[in-house]
Amino acid sequence: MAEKMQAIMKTKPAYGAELVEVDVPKPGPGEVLIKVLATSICGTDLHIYEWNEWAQSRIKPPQIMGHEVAGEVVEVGPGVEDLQVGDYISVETHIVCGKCYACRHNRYHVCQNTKIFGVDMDGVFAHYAIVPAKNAWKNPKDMPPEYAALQEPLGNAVDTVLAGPIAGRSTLITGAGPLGLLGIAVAKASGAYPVIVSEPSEFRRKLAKKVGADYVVNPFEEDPVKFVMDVTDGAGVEVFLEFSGAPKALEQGLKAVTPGGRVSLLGLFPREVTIDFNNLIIFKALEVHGITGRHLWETWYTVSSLIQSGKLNLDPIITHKYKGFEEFEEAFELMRAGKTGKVVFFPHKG
Ligand SMILES: NC(=O)c1ccc[n+]([C@@H]2O[C@H](COP(=O)([O-])OP(=O)(O)OC[C@H]3O[C@@H](n4cnc5c(N)ncnc54)[C@H](O)[C@@H]3O)[C@@H](O)[C@H]2O)c1
Ligand SMILES: C[C@@H](O)[C@H](N)C(=O)O
Ligand SMILES: [Zn+2]
Ligand SMILES: [Zn+2]
Repeated sequence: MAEKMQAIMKTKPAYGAELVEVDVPKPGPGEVLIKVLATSICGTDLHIYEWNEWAQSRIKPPQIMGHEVAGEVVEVGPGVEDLQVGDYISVETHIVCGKCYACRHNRYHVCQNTKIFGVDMDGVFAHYAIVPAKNAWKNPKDMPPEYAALQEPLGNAVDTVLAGPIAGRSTLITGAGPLGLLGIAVAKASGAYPVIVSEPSEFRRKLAKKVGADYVVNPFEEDPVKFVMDVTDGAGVEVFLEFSGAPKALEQGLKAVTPGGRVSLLGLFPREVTIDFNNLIIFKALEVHGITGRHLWETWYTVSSLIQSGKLNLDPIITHKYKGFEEFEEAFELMRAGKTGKVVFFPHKG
């Protein structure tokens, strides 16, 4: 096996990243080394690349970026019993303590001591990567690596869409970024109808249609609340799924959802949000869910099965594929400009 590898590394506490050559790491106790077959860019990677306030407070350069991955185990560290060389895995990024109050109630997704793979330690934008064995998820051999790498963000989308009944329910999705697009795919595969998507970017509205949205609306040009009321004969939607992190979208969605309906919130707002709780939530008797991470490990079973069912329309979401990492700066800039769905790297060119 090679002794040296390429990696996209956050080398300095400043904008950007560098493609560097480093030693292929050795797995320690409880770890495995994987050959990275496919790895995709997450919005969190963009924040690290941009070196925003959150990244400055959390990331300690030098560090290899990336956390959405499919890879093959090529070396097993001491004490690892459940994985073997040749296993085909993806990674749950939330490394939980197993000991806190939340973990002891099987609420691992809200473990208060969570460390994030690729955020709090080296990640997977590299030819090879170290993975904590307890966070590995074994994939069926025939799952395409680009789908397998998407399972982690798909888990966010699955927990949002499937937080309540969805089959046959009218649904509003606000935001058709990579996460919202995955949400549309999950909602359609699960039988939601009609799926209405509010998204200001024309490029992303077109992607939303390709993924299967029944209606799209530009909230900067048309009132999405009126649009929803027109489509639903004045009833409002049964389900409102927030994937944008835009305060205005939250308010519009709460107005567009029918009294007694369901609201699941994944988008993270840039600041505190003011909402008319009395009229938009309490008197409407809404069921409101905050969504974070993935349920361990139930969500992974659901995601894997949905992919294997063949019903998830993922291909239109993967808009950019790169062999190798040489063009990583172009990839990051395109994604920053909102000109992509998911961007996937295949590090090994052969
Ligand atoms: N809770 C969690 O565990 C978790 C996990 C991953 C991501 N997130 C959050 O989910 C959100 C979506 O992630 P992403 O990577 O797709 O982000 P993104 O920024 O790429 O997508 C957001 C989309 O919302 C659109 N938008 C902006 N204003 C809007 C408005 N007023 N109405 C409708 N749409 C609007 C944007 O054009 C964009 O396409 C982000 O806020 C992200 O931080 C949360
Ligand atoms: C790591 C972060 O970007 C990831 N999407 C999560 O679920 O938390
Ligand atoms: Zn992520
Ligand atoms: Zn815990």
